[in-house]
Amino acid sequence: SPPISDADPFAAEHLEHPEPLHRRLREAGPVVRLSRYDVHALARYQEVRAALVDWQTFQSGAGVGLADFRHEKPWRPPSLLLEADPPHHDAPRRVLREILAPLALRRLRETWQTVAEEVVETVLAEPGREFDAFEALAKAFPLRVFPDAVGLGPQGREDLLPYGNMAFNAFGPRNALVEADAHRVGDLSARVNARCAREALSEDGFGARIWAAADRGDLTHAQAPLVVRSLLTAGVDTTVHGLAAALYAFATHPQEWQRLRARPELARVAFDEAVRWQSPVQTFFRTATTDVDVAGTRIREGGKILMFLGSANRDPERWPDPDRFDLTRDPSGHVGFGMGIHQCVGQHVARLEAETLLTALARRVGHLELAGEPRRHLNNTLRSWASLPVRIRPA
Ligand code: HEM
Ligand SMILES: CC(C)Cc1ccc(C(=O)O)cc1
Repeated sequence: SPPISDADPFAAEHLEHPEPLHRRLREAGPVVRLSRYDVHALARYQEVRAALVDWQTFQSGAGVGLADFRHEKPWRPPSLLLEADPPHHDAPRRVLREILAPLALRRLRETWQTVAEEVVETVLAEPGREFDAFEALAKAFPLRVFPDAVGLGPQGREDLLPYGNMAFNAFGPRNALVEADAHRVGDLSARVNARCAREALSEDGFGARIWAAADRGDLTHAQAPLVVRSLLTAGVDTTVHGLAAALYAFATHPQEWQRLRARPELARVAFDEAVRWQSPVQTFFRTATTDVDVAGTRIREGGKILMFLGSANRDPERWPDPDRFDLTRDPSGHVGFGMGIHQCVGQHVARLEAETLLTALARRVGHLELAGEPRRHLNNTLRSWASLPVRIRPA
């Protein structure tokens, strides 16, 4: 087989089945040069974690995709969080951290629990109790609760998943996945940007709270719509495919489903174990701010490193029996939400969505199993799904 340095991690075969490439990368060394893209790959837990927490050496301001914002025009105005470094990163981060903090989310729990029970009732009524868990649960539930929580109007919610899909493809190379959406970048972006305007948002959602932060001077009014855009970009596809990952995990591990039914309070740790095991966000980049030596390899100033979160989350050096989905494991320390100053600021929103949906399911569904071959959706960054046929039996 061709040398590992020729590998294209964004090729369909690797997006479909990434584990073999991850294993080869981990075994090739702590740092592996990928000549096709002239980047250095980090696929072991130790190096990925170290790079994520060293924001001074490995910056985000030049973009967290393959494109280097210092040499090429970004496809959209850069994110004020994701694609920013301290000090510019600080204020937008502080505003979102407060709005998305666990205590701030308490007011949503009851509503989300009610909606979760409704979607579970719906699938229990399916004839033969066979249905596509991706469409009916993983996609339907976040799209019911998250746009309302942000404060979006009822129109145009169908744009959110395609927009996020486009944004996550854009972190990779300009391949067929990116080309497929090139015709509609402008149109989709215009519609999503319009939803970030103050007058487009309800009085009581996350969006309104971002605008209120600008009124207080914690942000400028020019920054507010971009911070709302961050929620719409990062907050939909990630949770949809994260919930799909959890449902796939339980449908293929019946013993773990029985463990959850016996102890519904395991729902939160089960979600983190699913995020570790499947890593909905598989990869992204950083840019070296100086010549740096990583485990014996020289990375030049301006060089891009490609971090394989999915591989780090299955590194046998860090995780015993890494390929097993195991509710008795402590998944804390996984890099599925990143690590360090850019660690996912929406992780508590994602966990609350997962906790409400999984506990509603665990109460009413005695058995959950695959009813056909799951189909993957290919994306340059996301471990994503197209369909997840399941069969359930009531509790
Ligand atoms: C399973 C669901 C999710 C996963 C796997 C996930 C994953 C991640 C990861 C890996 C990062 C770090 C990026 C980096 O270091 O460059 C991140 C950052 C971020 N996430 Fe999430 N995320 C999820 C859900 C959400 C949700 C629901 C929201 C919004 C409500 C959100 C908003 C953000 C934002 C704004 C950032 C940038 C933070 C910063 O740069 O300071 N994410 N996410
Ligand atoms: C894993 C990350 C790349 C997810 C993500 C995407 C977009 C934004 C934004 O701020 O637009 C933030 C985080």
